[in-house]
Amino acid sequence: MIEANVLVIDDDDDILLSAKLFLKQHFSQVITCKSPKEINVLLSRNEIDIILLDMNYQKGVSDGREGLYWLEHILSIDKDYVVILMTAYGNVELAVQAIKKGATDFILKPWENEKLFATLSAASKLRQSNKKVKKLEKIHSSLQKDINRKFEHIIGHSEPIKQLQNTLIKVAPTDANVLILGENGTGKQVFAYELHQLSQRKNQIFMHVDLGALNENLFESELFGYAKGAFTDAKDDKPGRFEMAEGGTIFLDEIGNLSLPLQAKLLSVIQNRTVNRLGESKERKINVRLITATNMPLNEMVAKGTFRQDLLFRINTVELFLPGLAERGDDILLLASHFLNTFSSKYHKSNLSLDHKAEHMLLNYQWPGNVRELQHVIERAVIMSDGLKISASDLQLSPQKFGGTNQVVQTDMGLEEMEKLMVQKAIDKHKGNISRAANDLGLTRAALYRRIEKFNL
Ligand SMILES: Nc1ncnc2c1ncn2[C@@H]1O[C@H](COP(=O)(O)OP(=O)(O)OP(=O)(O)O)[C@@H](O)[C@H]1O
Repeated sequence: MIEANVLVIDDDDDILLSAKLFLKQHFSQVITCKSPKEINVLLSRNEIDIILLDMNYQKGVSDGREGLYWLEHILSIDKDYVVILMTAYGNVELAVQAIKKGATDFILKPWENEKLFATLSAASKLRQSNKKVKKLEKIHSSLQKDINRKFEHIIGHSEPIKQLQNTLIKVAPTDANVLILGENGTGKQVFAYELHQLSQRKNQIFMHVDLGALNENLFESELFGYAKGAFTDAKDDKPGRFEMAEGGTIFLDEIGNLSLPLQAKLLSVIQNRTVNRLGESKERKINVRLITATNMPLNEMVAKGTFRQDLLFRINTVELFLPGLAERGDDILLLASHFLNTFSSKYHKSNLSLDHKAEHMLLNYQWPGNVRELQHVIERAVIMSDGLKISASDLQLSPQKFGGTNQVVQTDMGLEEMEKLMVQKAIDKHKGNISRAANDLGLTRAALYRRIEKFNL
């Protein structure tokens, strides 16, 4: 039995019946229809591989023009359909014309069953290889998208970011598995890519897989691939993401979202460094660098039994913790100015800069959405700005998300009040430790004491 769905279109009931009786012995599905006008509906509802199309439908007409018209129509829906034309009037010129227009083959009526079978089985092979090429093109274009994606380089000079960069330099050339932890929008993807760029695999693929976006059913086929026939839709062999990343780096994002059964499957791949495609017993060796990331508290999850300890031990040979943006001091302004440049040029607004009040606001905001939120805030401000300066009110920051003092910052707050708030915030943060608070604010202890006195804190 050949795995192919055949659609036969002919206005003659006898032809349809005899075609169906014969073809269904050899092909997985045979659909017949009397009028080509039904083509659109039939093709949209069924996965058709081969179309056997009559050339003439009106009584007494035998010039084949109708067949040519419908052939063009079918190929305009999808140029990869395999169409075989049939006519009772053997006409070489018509056959040549049809082939020129994209028909795969031509058959004369009345047909010999062996000839019909041979033509259709050759056509089904062509269809299979067309489908394979299409699938490979899809894989290629999805990989190409990954390859061409623009990644930011890490921006930041704050102490925690400097330390992280030093760690990256040490860890990158090794093949150690790295787990990146941090809240949403802290730049886990940016760090993962930098790690790849600093490694010896930098000229190979960096494969990003968002595990949070894969449901239970897709997980295995997407990551490990499948063999033909593994499930109903598995018409061809397909390599998974691990195999596609061969020689390079695979970045499994949102690993904290994996269910326990999927954690077990992933663990076995990481332990054995082999994958089994679904529906296949053959073990395939893989050579990939593993980087994982999550914003979830994996240690707590281990304690609660929702994340496997053995998997955690496998993935966290080195652990990087990315601090929230609010912990990065002046990096906020560095990043803001970077985004300002990016969006100014994107929206054709030159020389935009932040005024002092706006800078103070950015430095005092809590940034629950971290760098991603800053990026959005600056983009919006660039779009809304009228002049050359971005003001505090252009930023549209939520007043509830300022400082740790429960004080609400108004967008029309004066510099003095803002300074008072920053001082209070630093003191609260360091639980009254003046040296540390002064250090954070970039002041000497004496200067900080003067302000405490001035603001009556
Ligand atoms: N240090 C940085 N330098 C430059 N750009 C950064 C930095 N950190 C983050 N970004 C930018 O901020 C945005 C969010 O970063 P990214 O997607 O890496 O965060 P994430 O931690 O992976 O987020 P999520 O957990 O939501 O997936 C991206 O556009 C990224 O380019």
